[in-house]
Amino acid sequence: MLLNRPSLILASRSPRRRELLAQLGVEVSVVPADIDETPAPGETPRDYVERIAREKAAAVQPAADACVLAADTAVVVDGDILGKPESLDAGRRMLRRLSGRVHQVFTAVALRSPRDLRVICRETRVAFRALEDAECERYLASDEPWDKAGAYAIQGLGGAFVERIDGSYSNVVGLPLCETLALLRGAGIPSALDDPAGGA
Ligand SMILES: Cc1cn([C@H]2C[C@H](O)[C@@H](COP(=O)(O)OP(=O)(O)OP(=O)(O)O)O2)c(=O)[nH]c1=O
Repeated sequence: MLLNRPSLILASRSPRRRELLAQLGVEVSVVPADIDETPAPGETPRDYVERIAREKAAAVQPAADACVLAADTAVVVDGDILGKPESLDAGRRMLRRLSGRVHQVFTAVALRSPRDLRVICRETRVAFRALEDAECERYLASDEPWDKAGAYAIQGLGGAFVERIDGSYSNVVGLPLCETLALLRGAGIPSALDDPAGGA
């Protein structure tokens, strides 16, 4: 017998997050959440992404038995949170700061079910090689940096800036797959790795 499983709303306009959930075999309906993403004074990067993920999940009103998943990703260097670049100059400054050193990427995921709200946060350390000014200018002339925290995409051409990572790759792209799977299982939402009838 097929049980009635809770449906999942993805409170995100990020195509990467939708693709990562599709990779898990999880179907979603998309309802983007528009909230103010300004960091609060003195907020740590971890507190910041957790708060924003929680606020995105709270901004969407689900039907009675549905769950809402939201996430937030920030690139952090010297304790400073780099969001998405708002101008060519901002993008250039971000890439220069990341050049030739290690930075952190924090992603928080919030899953709101009719029972509760759970939030997890993961950190990945990413090492960039030294970037040449001319290649940064070519990169900034592409479409890639603009909707990405820190002005680069590890899954695209920006992957050529990355010497090594320590931690989850999918966390950098916007949704840590292991931890997201665990959250979904906790809320009774099956992935392609689970028995759709609800057995073990
Ligand atoms: C560092 C990095 C970030 N990103 C993306 C992930 C996120 O989509 C984005 C960070 O911005 P977010 O505010 O986390 O997400 P978003 O605005 O794209 O979507 P929404 O708020 O509606 O959920 O940067 C990459 O795709 N690749 C990378 O290598």
